[in-house]
Amino acid sequence: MVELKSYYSGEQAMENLVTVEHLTYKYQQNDERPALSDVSLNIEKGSWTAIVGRNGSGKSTLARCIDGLLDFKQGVIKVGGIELTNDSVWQVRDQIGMIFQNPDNQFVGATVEDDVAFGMENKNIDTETMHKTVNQVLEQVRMTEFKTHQPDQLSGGQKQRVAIAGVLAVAPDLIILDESTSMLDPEGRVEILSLIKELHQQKGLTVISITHDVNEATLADHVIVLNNSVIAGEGTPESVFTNHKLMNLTGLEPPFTERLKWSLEAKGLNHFDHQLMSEKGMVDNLWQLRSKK
Ligand SMILES: Nc1ncnc2c1ncn2[C@@H]1O[C@H](COP(=O)(O)OP(=O)(O)OP(=O)(O)O)[C@@H](O)[C@H]1O
Repeated sequence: MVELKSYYSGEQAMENLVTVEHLTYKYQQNDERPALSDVSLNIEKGSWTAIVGRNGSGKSTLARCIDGLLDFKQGVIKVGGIELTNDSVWQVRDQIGMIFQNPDNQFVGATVEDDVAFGMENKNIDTETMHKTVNQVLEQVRMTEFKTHQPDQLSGGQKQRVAIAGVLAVAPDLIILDESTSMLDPEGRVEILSLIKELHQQKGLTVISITHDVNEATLADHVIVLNNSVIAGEGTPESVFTNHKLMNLTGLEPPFTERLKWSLEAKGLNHFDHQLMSEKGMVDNLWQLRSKK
């Protein structure tokens, strides 16, 4: 594993919401290589962790194992201190809200409000509390005006907002976004990411986002890179995406500003900030260099 400055290196001990220890998973016993091989990681309470990696690196398998959707034989997963077993799977799943890739596959209700209420109906929550909660969460995702609409009348971004409202209605401790923005247009993507950011910052929701999009991963506090079923590196977005060795090893494409910085450095311009820069930071840096000429 590529050594990186760790997010966990601070002096203050943080509480872990999820711990994964030595998880190995094969879809078929006779598979030559496992989909996950000896994976260990911690997800701190209140953190946003992005899991990145190329196609087939094991990201979705990891999410499905944590949510108890795959029956693993090797390794230990604990969520909120509860070890995931056949007996505890519902207790574990109660703590987790999953948002998947295709917004169309997630609707079960005929209207937005029915859909949001669905998760609560399985929990014997009284009708009054249910109505109140539906209104609250639709307000949070700014979809109140669409309460009585049918899901097929909504845009992709709006559908994902409703899916998030459904998850919020059952108040999970952890939300897992499995490529949840990948089928959205750029506007829908921005809409969902800013909503997640707001929920993470204002409500302290713990977030795991599985993504191909490195720009999305730069929003996280911590990035875990999966490569060929193992963790190839982890750390802050800065330490991960400015690490040439790790990027080359895993074939991940760093954010645009980092790629631009590398190509300018290759041409002898070595005056850039070592930090991962925002597009604005890069523009400011280029202007400064130009004015020094
Ligand atoms: N249902 C399945 N049955 C058998 N093998 C599977 C199944 N789902 C995934 N795999 C295999 O497990 C490995 C990891 O797949 P996984 O979907 O976890 O990767 P991923 O990183 O999420 O990929 P992607 O970004 O393409 O979704 C791959 O080799 C894949 O072919």
